Amino acid sequence: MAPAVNNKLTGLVAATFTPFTTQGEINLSEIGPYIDYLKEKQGVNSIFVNGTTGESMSLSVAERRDLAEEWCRKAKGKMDQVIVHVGCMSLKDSQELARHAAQIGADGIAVISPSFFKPSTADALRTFLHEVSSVAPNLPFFYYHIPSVTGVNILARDILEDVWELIPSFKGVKFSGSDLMDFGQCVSYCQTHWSVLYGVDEQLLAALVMGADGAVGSTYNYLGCHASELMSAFEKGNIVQARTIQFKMQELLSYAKKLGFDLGVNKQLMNELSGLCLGPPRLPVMQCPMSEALTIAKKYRSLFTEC
Ligand SMILES: CC(=O)N[C@H](C=O)[C@@H](O)[C@H](O)[C@H](O)CO
Ligand SMILES: CC(=O)C(=O)O
Repeated sequence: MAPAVNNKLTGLVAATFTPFTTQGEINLSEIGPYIDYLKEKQGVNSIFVNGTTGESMSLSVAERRDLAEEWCRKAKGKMDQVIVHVGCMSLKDSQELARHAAQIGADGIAVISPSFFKPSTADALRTFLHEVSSVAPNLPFFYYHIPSVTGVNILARDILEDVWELIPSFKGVKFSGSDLMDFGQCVSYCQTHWSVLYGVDEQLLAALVMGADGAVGSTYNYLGCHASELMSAFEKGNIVQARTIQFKMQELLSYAKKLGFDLGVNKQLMNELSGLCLGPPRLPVMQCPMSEALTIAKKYRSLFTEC
């Protein structure tokens, strides 16, 4: 992998699904083909592994280590950057995974807020993040903000206050919230070498207008090349074209949401569209019936042509 120093993360980042066997064990053998698919078919050059889409909170620490290692190994020479999400409910587990990420040559780590015992103040969360980062001080560090999932409604901007003093390796925020005021405040506060990455795929264009450096999301697994077109249309000032693509993404997701879009559906849709064998999700996420994924895949094919 390219050296992470001064290597600002921009553009599109796919948040990967975790491949499981039909028996529900992690399936490392599918990672190589998955990376090739993302690169060759979707034009995606960076990945965010063991995150929400990767069902990290349903995995054991040992499984997360094995997965992270395989993602890094197979991405070598193919992906620009591999960001490993290491957040856990337990500080000790997060630190173990952060140390491990440094050993295996990850390009960066991201940490989500604990969500069983929730931090009650920005300072509590900042201290937790600091404690994780301090065991891997040379690894670019990203705060992963996803209040709809964690239930932690602390403004991301409050986490950033003088954060370089607390976390010298701080490199940015993965912002998966829809509060565009908080997002804008993060962008305007951020240093130029940091990355502010947006994570609500259905409103990416709004975040680009607000100054996002890139995007991390689950739908870029199968909408990667279209989202790249959206981003380049935006960069060229062609807002009408960017909007047309965004509206199609919205149409697909609103259709899917009416049918009960969740991680199980999302994963089955990816299986159907990519031909990869990523298996079922792990409980408590339920496997979606094939017919539902097929209905959504049909909608996808009616909206998007192959790249
Ligand atoms: C809650 C959740 O999983 N958010 C993802 C990223 O953070 C997104 O990529 C969504 O899956 C996507 O925007 C579809 O709603
Ligand atoms: C969507 C995203 O960024 C994640 O799966 O963590």
